[in-house]
Amino acid sequence: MRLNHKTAIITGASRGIGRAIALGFAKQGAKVVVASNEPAEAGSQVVDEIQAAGGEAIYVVCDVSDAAQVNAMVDAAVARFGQVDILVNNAGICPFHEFLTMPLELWERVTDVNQKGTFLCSQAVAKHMVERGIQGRIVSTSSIGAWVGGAMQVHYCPTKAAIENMMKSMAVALGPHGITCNAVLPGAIETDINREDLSDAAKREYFINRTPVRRLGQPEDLVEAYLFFACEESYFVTGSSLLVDGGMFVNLQ
Ligand SMILES: NC(=O)C1=CN([C@@H]2O[C@H](COP(=O)(O)OP(=O)(O)OC[C@H]3O[C@@H](n4cnc5c(N)ncnc54)[C@H](OP(=O)(O)O)[C@@H]3O)[C@@H](O)[C@H]2O)C=CC1
Ligand SMILES: C[C@H](O)[C@@H]1OC(=O)[C@H](O)[C@@H]1O
Repeated sequence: MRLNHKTAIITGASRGIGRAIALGFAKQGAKVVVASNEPAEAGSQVVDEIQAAGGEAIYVVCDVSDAAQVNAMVDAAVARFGQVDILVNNAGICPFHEFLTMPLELWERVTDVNQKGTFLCSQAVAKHMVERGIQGRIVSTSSIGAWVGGAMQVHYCPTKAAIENMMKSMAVALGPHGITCNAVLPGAIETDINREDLSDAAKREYFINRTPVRRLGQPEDLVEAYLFFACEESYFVTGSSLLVDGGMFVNLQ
């Protein structure tokens, strides 16, 4: 199996894309730390699924925007599994909001969770990897939104662009330690983050018609991209971005 004996922390893994990554990594032999802001009883359902399939996993409550909780998450992973080999920065929020009336508090919260959270988790795990000489993998969830805009996403898209670029700068900083840093850019994937938005039939139809493969993405459609960046064999790939959008970005006409 491609991730045998590896320990992976996956943030935002209680549902959606993170849950699919956690299940996919466990299927490939990884020991998985499922982390999210959910209270334990809600978030640990993914752990139950992994254990029911014969895998190893723990659940950690962690608000990625809180440095103390992030450090405690890494400590919990090391205490349970001995070390951390892979970090997937997946936690993110996108409360759609009109720009002209967007409260500063909302802009700050989205930036704290998405951008600061990626920084805090990456720095904490990278310190651990460097101290232990672990030639690890850091994979972050950016977005098609890093390359395009959304009228209701003026707070959100810049955080996704920042995450994509953060991986490039981290790739430079951590390359000498054998740690690779890469970004996955999902297109429109059906999850809780956009369930309300995509309940608008016209919006849903627009997304589907703009996607050459003629369907919205599912979380499972992304797992292979994360597995590629997380495995040992991709050691020469770092600072890269992989768009996984069914062709949506390139479809102008
Ligand atoms: N769905 C899509 O079309 C796309 C999504 N993305 C990105 O994919 C990632 C996953 O989103 P998706 O699965 O779609 O959405 P979901 O809303 O289904 O999942 C988001 C996950 O992030 C967790 N989360 C939210 N805030 C925090 C926090 N402060 N600390 C820790 N965990 C947190 C949520 O758990 P909880 O709320 O309990 O904390 C949940 O597990 C996000 O980064 C998003 O920006 C990128 C492109 C497209
Ligand atoms: C939340 C959006 O529906 C989704 O998230 C992204 O990152 C993409 O921009 C999609 O629009």
